[in-house]
Amino acid sequence: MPAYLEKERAVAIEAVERAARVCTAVFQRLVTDETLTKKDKSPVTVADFGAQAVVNAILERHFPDDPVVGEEDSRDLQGDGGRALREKVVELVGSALDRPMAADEVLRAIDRGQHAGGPAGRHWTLDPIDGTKGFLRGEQFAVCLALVVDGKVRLGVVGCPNLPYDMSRPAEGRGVLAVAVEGQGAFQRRLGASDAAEQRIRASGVADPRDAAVCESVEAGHSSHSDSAQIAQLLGISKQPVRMDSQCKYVAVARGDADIYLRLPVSSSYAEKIWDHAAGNIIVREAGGCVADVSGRPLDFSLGRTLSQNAGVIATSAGVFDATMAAVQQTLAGKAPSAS
Ligand SMILES: Nc1ncnc2c1ncn2[C@@H]1O[C@H](COP(=O)(O)O)[C@@H](OP(=O)(O)O)[C@H]1O
Ligand SMILES: [Mg+2]
Repeated sequence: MPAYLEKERAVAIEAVERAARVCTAVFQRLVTDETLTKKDKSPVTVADFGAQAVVNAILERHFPDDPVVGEEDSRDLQGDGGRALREKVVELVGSALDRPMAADEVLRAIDRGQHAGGPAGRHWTLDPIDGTKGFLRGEQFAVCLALVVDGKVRLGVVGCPNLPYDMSRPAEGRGVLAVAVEGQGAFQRRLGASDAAEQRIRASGVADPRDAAVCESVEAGHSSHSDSAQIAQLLGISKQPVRMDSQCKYVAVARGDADIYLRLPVSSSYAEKIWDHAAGNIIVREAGGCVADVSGRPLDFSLGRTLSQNAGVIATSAGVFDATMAAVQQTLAGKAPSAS
């Protein structure tokens, strides 16, 4: 008998592999010193649309009845105004899928991502480029795909093209794909190697919070750096936090590169998006770690496109979870984040 979600797991890996290739190809062709100094977002836009079209087309071929909650829609690619961008995306998708796709097919594939999500049945959730800022800087970004069944994340795949496969041996190359299915553990394999062997990954066994390594967003607008400094101080942590973009942070906790991922709300009006957390969440949990929001509640993926009942995210290895939550609560107590 096939294992639970065996076909979904294989298809999701293939989709993330191909989308990651799209992103890397765009980076090599379009991200130049000029685009960086002009703060030109077009490379990330082309790669975002291309990667979403590729993943959605692959999902549709294998699971035509499954809807997708994706970050992008095709509005910016339509009409005369969208022609230049559309042509680039169509060319990119054709080469990624090894078959030409007509422009209207590409737009339709992108718009398969417009599902509302919710508690019933199956849906996929996709962030074609998570960590767009990191992508443009040539640093960390991730292609993230997860399957939600009856409101719970059951499968997650995170492709990290720029993450060293082994942090202690960075010279051995970059590119990690992390994958987890509910009840089956978490694994990593080399991104871009079709016959890659899988290796089980586990969160660290650190028990004394003073020995823990913290990771957090590069962007202070996504997670409060000052609150995390206070939490680290309460925990007696002297090491500086590692800052990286994207769900690579969940992968870092899942394989013990870091022990604590803090995402501390900057504004009370921001609702986290399900595609920014679904895949990373199951990978950490299946690696033996813990994930909750800043109040200690589990992340609730059953409420639509956002985590509307959660604030922030705390992901840790199991041995430091309680101490981390206590320090988070002490730091945030009596401190209302601004609504701006
Ligand atoms: N005010 C905010 N608070 C928290 N997350 C935010 C935010 N504004 C944007 N984000 C999300 O933060 C994600 C990146 O997270 P990180 O800082 O961990 O790299 C972005 O994903 P994209 O890069 O896909 O747009 C975006 O969805
Ligand atoms: Mg994102």
